[in-house]
Amino acid sequence: TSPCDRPVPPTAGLSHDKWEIDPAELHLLEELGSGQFGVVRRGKWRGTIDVAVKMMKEGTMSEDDFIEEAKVMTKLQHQNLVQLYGVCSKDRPIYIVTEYMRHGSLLNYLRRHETSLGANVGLLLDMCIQVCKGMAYLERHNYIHRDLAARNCLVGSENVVKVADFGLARYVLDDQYTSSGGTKFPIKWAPPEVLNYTRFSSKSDVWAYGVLMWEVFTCGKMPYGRLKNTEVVERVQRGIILERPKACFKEVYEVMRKCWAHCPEVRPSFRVLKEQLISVSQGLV
Ligand SMILES: CN1CCN(C(=O)c2ccc(Nc3nc(-c4cccc(NC(=O)c5ccc(C(C)(C)C)cc5)c4)cn4ccnc34)cc2)CC1
Repeated sequence: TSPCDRPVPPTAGLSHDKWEIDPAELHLLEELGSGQFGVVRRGKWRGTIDVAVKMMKEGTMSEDDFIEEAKVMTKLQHQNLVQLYGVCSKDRPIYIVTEYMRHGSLLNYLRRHETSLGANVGLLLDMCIQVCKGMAYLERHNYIHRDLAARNCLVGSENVVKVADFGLARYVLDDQYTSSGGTKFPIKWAPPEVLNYTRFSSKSDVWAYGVLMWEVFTCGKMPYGRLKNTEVVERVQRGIILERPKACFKEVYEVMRKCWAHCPEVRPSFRVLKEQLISVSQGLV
């Protein structure tokens, strides 16, 4: 069969170094938005494959360290992880090329579809389970996300939800984002050991996952409302946790609460969380 007929595995044959993409083979299309790093655009790779291209604003990330890590990231492959296809690192700005997710961030999707989603707790639970499967895969590979939240998950066709930007937080140079005292640090998704010692682990990802579940079952509300970061830190230190969302029935809230155990060892693993959520969803039928 001609090469065009073969299904193209996501990262095979991208170029000499598997993770290096030739920019000449990328055709950039409309802007999807801009994030911490600069502009993100939709694109076509080799004329056919839909991709998202993050164009990294100079000075926003430690590029050489990231390019080294990209070799590892391209090997992380799971149906609930946004696949990193590779990078264009020969010129500046560098491009990060991933699979394209047509419905954008989970947070915006929840807010845009609040009415229909609010009535469909089965679908909300299914979205949480999909994120949990992606995170259980990262946990199995001893890979810590460091900024799991609904804003960093993406939605594709047929309500597919995938975890994005795993591990990327390590390469952000803006210390307003990286230090827990900074204005851009994701305080509301951080457990006590991260607030006090910046001690990240898969169990700190589990705490963030509990907050993501709360975001899903409130269809995208801001955790702790308009409380200032200092007030949130004070509450978390005192063991005050987020209230049960109206759309969330008791068994699901019990799972969320376990993610917010003060002591990381007491929190369940993503592997255990996945089993618990799947059995709750089977109880729904
Ligand atoms: C009908 N609706 C119309 C409006 N809409 C869109 O415009 C829309 C459609 C698709 C979109 N898809 C993607 N959008 C993005 C995207 C867009 C803007 C910003 C970002 N995020 C970032 O740039 C970013 C995220 C996290 C981080 C740290 C390191 C802090 C964790 C740093 C930077 C991503 C990335 N993608 C990767 C795969 N698919 C996408 C994004 C938006 C959604 C559909």
